[in-house]
Amino acid sequence: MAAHATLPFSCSSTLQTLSRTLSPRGALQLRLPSLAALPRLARAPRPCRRHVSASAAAAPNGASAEGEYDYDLFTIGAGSGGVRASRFASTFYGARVATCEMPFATVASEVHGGLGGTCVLRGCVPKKLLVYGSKYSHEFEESHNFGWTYETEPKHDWSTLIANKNTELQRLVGIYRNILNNAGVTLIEGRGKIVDPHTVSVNGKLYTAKNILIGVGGRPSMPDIPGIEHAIDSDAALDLPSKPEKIAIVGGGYIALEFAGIFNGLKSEVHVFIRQKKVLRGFDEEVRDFIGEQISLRGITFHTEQTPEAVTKSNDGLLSLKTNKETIGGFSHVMFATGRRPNTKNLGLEEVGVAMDKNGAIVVDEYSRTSVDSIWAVGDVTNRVNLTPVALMEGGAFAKTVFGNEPTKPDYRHTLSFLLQTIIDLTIMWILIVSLWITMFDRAIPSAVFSQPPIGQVGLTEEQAIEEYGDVDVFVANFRPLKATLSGLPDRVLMKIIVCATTNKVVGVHMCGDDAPEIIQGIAIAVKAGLTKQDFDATIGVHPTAAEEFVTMRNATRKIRKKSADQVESKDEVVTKQ
Ligand SMILES: Cc1cc2nc3c(=O)[nH]c(=O)nc-3n(C[C@H](O)[C@H](O)[C@H](O)COP(=O)(O)OP(=O)(O)OC[C@H]3O[C@@H](n4cnc5c(N)ncnc54)[C@H](O)[C@@H]3O)c2cc1C
Repeated sequence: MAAHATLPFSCSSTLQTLSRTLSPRGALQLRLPSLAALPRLARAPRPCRRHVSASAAAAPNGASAEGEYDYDLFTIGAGSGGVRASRFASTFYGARVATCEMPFATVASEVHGGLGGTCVLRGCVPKKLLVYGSKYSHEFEESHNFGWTYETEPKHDWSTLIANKNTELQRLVGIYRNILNNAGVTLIEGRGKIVDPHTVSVNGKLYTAKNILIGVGGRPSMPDIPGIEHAIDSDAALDLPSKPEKIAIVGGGYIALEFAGIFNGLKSEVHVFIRQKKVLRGFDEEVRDFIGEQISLRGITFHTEQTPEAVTKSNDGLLSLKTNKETIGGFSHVMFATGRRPNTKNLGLEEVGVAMDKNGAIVVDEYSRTSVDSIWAVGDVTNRVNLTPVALMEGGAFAKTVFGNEPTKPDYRHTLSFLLQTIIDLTIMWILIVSLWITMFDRAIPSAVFSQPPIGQVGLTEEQAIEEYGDVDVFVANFRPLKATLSGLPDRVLMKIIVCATTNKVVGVHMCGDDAPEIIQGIAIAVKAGLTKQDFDATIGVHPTAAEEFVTMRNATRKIRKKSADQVESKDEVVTKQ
């Protein structure tokens, strides 16, 4: 009997959920607009409608009359943000839209192209498929004490996983083609370059548009150290011809941890090199400690406070990584997951006067308009919050603003009130205050790390909550899940609720353990709705689940009183969940 065919494993999330997957807070850096861009925030842009008079059309985007352009909108890049904006502009607002995108290539090259963009082809989706594939080994281990035996050790075939993953990606490219087609968006295959504020060139042919939207995303960035040509990035790691025997992963962010989990699950020897003492900078400190321990227990070796200095290749083809502290050899692969940079090179931006920051990200105002009135930008290329759902939200808000006669800012938090909108219009000073406020609340965006075990979180970390509110109650449950009592594995679950002591509102929720990303999506609704701890307490749990702990944590583990200068600390017992 083929063991893998009959085991009751519960990797049950469907692909439909993939497009909604969220990534971690490490990426949650909402940049304030540059000072130069600030005065533009004081006014809502005037919408650009299809059927407007020549004089009205001239105002917002430098257009003179409607019929002068081939299109109302030309979108460069058909990734998450670009497709959303193009589809909404065409379907909901009747705009004439064209988009250009490069053909999909699975082979690593400078920019790989493909309808659907990074999330679909080189990010969320393929990564999560590999996470699913790699999780089985842990589940095989868990199954023994539940009565399962196998005649031989289960074996994994890397090429089957990669081939099936690629077939699925091709299917998704087809789905994106249909989406654009059904929306009446003209798809032009090729690399786009801006020629002037209303003209894009693709394969040497010129297309004019009243508005140009840049949604070109980003790509992995690796440090310029000797031997870097021997290393791979996340794009290549998703498409290796064979599974790494021993891999060094440089980086402590979410992409590094997710790939570490994938290769560890597939039984590669995994070493992770991080610059700091802990992984996942910017996450809740308790979560950082917990995930570090749990991952180490699964056999991943961490090398902390190490900066890579060189990669060398020996005659036998094996690689060594030299850091400021040590040199370790014998790697079949060295992977860098050391950040991403916007795809703004050779796009004609400098020539046309689109302002960029020092990292090459396009500077936009709150409506996603660049320093050139007819040119807009959404998604990772603006380096605001680099997540798929955020790019989608920005694309939708752009379409509504420009074609829907309804100036709409992407809502990075839960309640930017109409009152504040009015205040924004009053003075630049207020704009600064509101911008800072938005920065604080960007944490209402839920996110996940698909490490093994995974993390889900929404709202503030404990440290941020203390900084912001002073008086904070923290509820922590750190327990052995029911499954582990039989499996015998050292798996634990961490769940944490952070409450503002003055309002009793839940301002942050964190979880590390099985299904955390799935669970946190529901909790995020409660946090966004501004529910209190009493609301959580008044909710009946679903039993027996780990998630019910979120509604049964009654006693605060810590009561922090910075504001009242009266700090009381109490510790909850660590419980074994039954
Ligand atoms: C490994 C990895 C894992 C990730 N996991 C998650 C996750 O779990 N959850 C999550 O929310 N986010 C995740 N992300 C981030 C997510 O993929 C991005 O935030 C999202 O794809 C950004 O969308 P976008 O529209 O800005 O750009 P993209 O999706 O990158 O689309 C840009 C498109 O523009 C095209 N393009 C570039 N230049 C040109 C040009 N000159 N002409 C024509 N076309 C061009 C590109 O080919 C690309 O298709 C992950 C990213 C990576 C790398």
